[in-house]
Amino acid sequence: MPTVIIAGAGLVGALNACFFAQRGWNVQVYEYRKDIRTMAHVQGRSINLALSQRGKSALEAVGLREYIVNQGVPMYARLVHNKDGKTYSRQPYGRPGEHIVSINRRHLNEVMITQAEKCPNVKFFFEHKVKNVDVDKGSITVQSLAKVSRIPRPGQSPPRTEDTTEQTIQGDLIIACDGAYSAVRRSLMTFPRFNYSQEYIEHGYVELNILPKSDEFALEENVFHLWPRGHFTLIALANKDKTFTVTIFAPFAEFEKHMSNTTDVLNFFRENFPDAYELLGRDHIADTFSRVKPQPLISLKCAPHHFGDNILLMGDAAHAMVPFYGQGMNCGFEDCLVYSDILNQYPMDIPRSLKEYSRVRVKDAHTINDLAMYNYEELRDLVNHTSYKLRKKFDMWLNRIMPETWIPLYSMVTFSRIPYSKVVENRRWQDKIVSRFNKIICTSTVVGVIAVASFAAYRQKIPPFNKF
Ligand SMILES: NC(=O)C1=CN([C@@H]2O[C@H](COP(=O)(O)OP(=O)(O)OC[C@H]3O[C@@H](n4cnc5c(N)ncnc54)[C@H](OP(=O)(O)O)[C@@H]3O)[C@@H](O)[C@H]2O)C=CC1
Ligand SMILES: Nc1ccccc1C(=O)C[C@H](N)C(=O)O
Repeated sequence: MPTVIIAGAGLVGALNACFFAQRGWNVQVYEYRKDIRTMAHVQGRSINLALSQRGKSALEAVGLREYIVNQGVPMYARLVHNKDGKTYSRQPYGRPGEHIVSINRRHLNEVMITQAEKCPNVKFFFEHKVKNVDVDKGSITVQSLAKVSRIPRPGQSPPRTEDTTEQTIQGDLIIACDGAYSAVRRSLMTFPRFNYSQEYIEHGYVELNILPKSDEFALEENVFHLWPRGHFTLIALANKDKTFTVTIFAPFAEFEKHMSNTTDVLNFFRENFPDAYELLGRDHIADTFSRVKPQPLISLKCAPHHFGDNILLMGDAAHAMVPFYGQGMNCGFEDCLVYSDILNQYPMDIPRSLKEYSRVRVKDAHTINDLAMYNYEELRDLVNHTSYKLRKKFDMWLNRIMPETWIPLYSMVTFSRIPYSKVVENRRWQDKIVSRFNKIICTSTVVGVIAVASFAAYRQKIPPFNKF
């Protein structure tokens, strides 16, 4: 059986291990961190995950869908909190029953690692850092970090070299799932005709928590809570333990201007999110902002996603995106499914399968990257606009009449597996129809008004009957 080397045991690396385990391949996974199942506290990002159709389909293929979905909290709508702290509006995500699922990242990651490890042909090497890749030899260099327990973040010093040992590893296939700051991708930057772009957006985020109230959820649990305030926004997603993870997204300039000392940050929360302020509590807000700095958000694209005859990038290593569509994990999971299907088509031809993967997947990855950026505008501002609400209602209405033909943008992205690039094509023709429809309505209104006005003027000139 062939051997696949996977860099990174995060969400996408661990799921890929499950896929290849099922195929009976020899699987070796090299992960920078310690085994998260043995860690008391996991450092790093923890913006809530929202599992939707693409992610569910991939989990289904490795037999984990039902178990994972049952561990999450379903969310059927956005609940938009107004600035008065008392009134809300509800925007359902799709047709009745359609929902996304709030999932704990750590638990999901642990379950997938355990599932993959059930197969004797799978081996995880924790505390092993992938340093680089050699395209000509089709090998990677891995450094064992035996004595290093802390992961250096950008700007921190690397581990002492005397603590480490290096080895070169060969495989039939190498898949880089080592996240947004992928070492594999970095070592491919000089590869001819490799395109790469990245952008740190102007906005950052800080995470807080709402605790249960008398052992119950302090807010309605089956919705995505949203406090859109124009150029910044607050969200809250429920966790199974009845807490909520709350995240504020705002421009770094806003954090500096209004949230850099305790008095300011408390005033800011009290004024903009009065109901959330009460539930978070002033001590928790003050404490969090005194300890935590706003974290940056990166968006990156590259093409192709494969190199030479046996190297592939997947998940954040290929297409880290801003979190606003809740599609980062779903897209990464779908990557595994798409490649698995392609490998079924070309089981004996890895080089061909890689080319085919780049051919179909790069455009989809670029598209969801852009859509994720667009959804930020929706979450912080557009949801309050009448034109947005009318369009949403119109889309839902047409979807009820023509469920197969007219699928709203959000539903295509979230509740279907229509390729992301096709989603945007569909949305374009829908926009054309809506704009023609608007023109017809405007023209008919203008013609109607002119006709009524002319008739009224004409009536005034004609003497009434009884005058004859
Ligand atoms: N909501 C959340 O909290 C998070 C969500 N996600 C979502 O999950 C999706 C898929 O994530 P995925 O692509 O798996 O990326 P991840 O960042 O989840 O996983 C990458 C893994 O590889 C590790 N790693 C990084 N560099 C190396 C290296 N040189 N050698 C070995 N291991 C390394 C990372 O450790 P380290 O983390 O220390 O760099 C991490 O454990 C993302 O698109 C994102 O949307 C991902 C992370 C957090
Ligand atoms: N998980 C997230 C994390 C951060 C920001 C947004 C999300 C979402 O899931 C947004 C949801 N899909 C929405 O459009 O309402």
